Amino acid sequence: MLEPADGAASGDPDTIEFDHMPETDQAFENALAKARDGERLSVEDGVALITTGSNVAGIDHGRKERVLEAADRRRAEVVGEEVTFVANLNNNVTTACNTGCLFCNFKDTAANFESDSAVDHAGFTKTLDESRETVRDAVERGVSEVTSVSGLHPGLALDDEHHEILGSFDSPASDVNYKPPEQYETPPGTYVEQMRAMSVGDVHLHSMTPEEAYHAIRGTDRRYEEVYRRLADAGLDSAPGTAAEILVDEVRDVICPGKIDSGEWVAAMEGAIAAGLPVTATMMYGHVENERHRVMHLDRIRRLQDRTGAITEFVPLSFIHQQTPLYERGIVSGGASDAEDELLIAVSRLFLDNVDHIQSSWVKFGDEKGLKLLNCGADDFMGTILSEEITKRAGGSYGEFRSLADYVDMISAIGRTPVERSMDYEDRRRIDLDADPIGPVLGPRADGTPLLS
Ligand SMILES: C[S@@+](CC[C@H](N)C(=O)[O-])C[C@H]1O[C@@H](n2cnc3c(N)ncnc32)[C@H](O)[C@@H]1O
Ligand SMILES: Nc1c(NC[C@H](O)[C@H](O)[C@H](O)CO)[nH]c(=O)[nH]c1=O
Ligand SMILES: N[C@@H](Cc1ccc(O)cc1)C(=O)O
Ligand code: SF4
Repeated sequence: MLEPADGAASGDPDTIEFDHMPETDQAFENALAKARDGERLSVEDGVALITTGSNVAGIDHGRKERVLEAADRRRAEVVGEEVTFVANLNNNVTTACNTGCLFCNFKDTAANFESDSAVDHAGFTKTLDESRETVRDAVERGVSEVTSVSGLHPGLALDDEHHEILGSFDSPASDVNYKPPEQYETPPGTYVEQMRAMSVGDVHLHSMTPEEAYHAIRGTDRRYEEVYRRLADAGLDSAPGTAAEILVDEVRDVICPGKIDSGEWVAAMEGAIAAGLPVTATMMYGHVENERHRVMHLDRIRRLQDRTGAITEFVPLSFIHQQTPLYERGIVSGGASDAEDELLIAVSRLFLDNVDHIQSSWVKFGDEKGLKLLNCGADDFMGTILSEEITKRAGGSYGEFRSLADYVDMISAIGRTPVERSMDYEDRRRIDLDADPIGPVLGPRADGTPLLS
């Protein structure tokens, strides 16, 4: 485990000592030539591109533009001029979590959710009925996908048998982070029940991150594949590759020491894939990590994709810092700069030669930068989501939903073709601009708040 060096806690991220550093012997021009020729990039090439050459201090803006241009050209070759998005709903079931990730303000201390707690808190747990109704309402409006990620509620287990196993430990709370659901004001149901509740009609259910899968397996010798199969039988259609953060353990040790390590993350993803589920992959960057960590992460994803081919899209999540322990404790002084965001998207496109789609996340970047990134290598503009907790609670201010009309306006404005997609990009619907309505009506209420909150 890597300890921040003296001084880190007082606010200087440069004092965290890492084994992996962003210097490379590879020359920027050589790496760029390889990228332009479509050759597979090495980690050293990736570092040379993302730093615009480690022999120059800071980012060289002329070089950066050449990297962005190469990535934009590669995007056009791989996927053409269509910009996709999904009509989806975020339905986070519970914010109760004890994992303590230092970048996260989505979570609420789980003890506050117990029936005998006197602490007032802003957290929530939705009942199975509430989840089902929220999804049903969205499906009736034309949403095709529900994305559901939650805190690791100590009262959550895979199914009744898992409850029994967890309850039989001598000290369930400290041994396996378990407390009986009856102890909580609103019991969260089991994971299997949650999947059944959210699986309304034909809706595509995108849920169970590797970290949640670990929670659903804790205290047992079950395999990830078995657990994902059981969830798939209950209605799960694909898994989100969040919880990835940075897949280098010396970084995880600093920002999320309570989380599974990078090897376990890959094992959980392989389990989901073996169970027949498509997956996404993410990276959360712009905190304590350096450029080499970012490229090492891309390398991990590229190797997983070489083995499986199951990753539908890569989703860079730029760290939202304002209301997080990392920022409040002075461990970081902010998030990624615009130039870093652009280079991250571009190098993802060039390095991940086996992943077709790179997402520009409007909720993290905002519309203006989100659109710019569609000209730096990205080709997907996320989803309508209709409700957002993770970014909002961390201090992000880019809103909670996009209507189809907003999407059409923005994508047309940059001269690209708006296409509504399914999670796996197999179903695509080019928007007919003359149709009325152009698709599901998912706008805000009259007072500007999201339809679903
Ligand atoms: C909030 S967790 C919910 C699911 C589950 N608890 C887990 O960790 O997998 C989902 C993801 O949100 C992202 N996230 C959390 N806080 C963030 C922040 N401040 N800025 C950007 N992304 C964040 C992280 O990548 C995290 O893995
Ligand atoms: N980037 C973010 C996403 N992306 C999820 C997409 O909507 C995704 O493409 C879909 O779920 C799979 O089809 N979602 C968020 O809530 N926040 C993000 O920052
Ligand atoms: N919900 C995650 C993002 C996410 C969800 C599902 C995905 O497949 C990818 C990304 C966030 O807001 O940070
Ligand atoms: S990122 Fe997930 S596991 Fe970590 S504290 Fe937040 S909700 Fe809990």
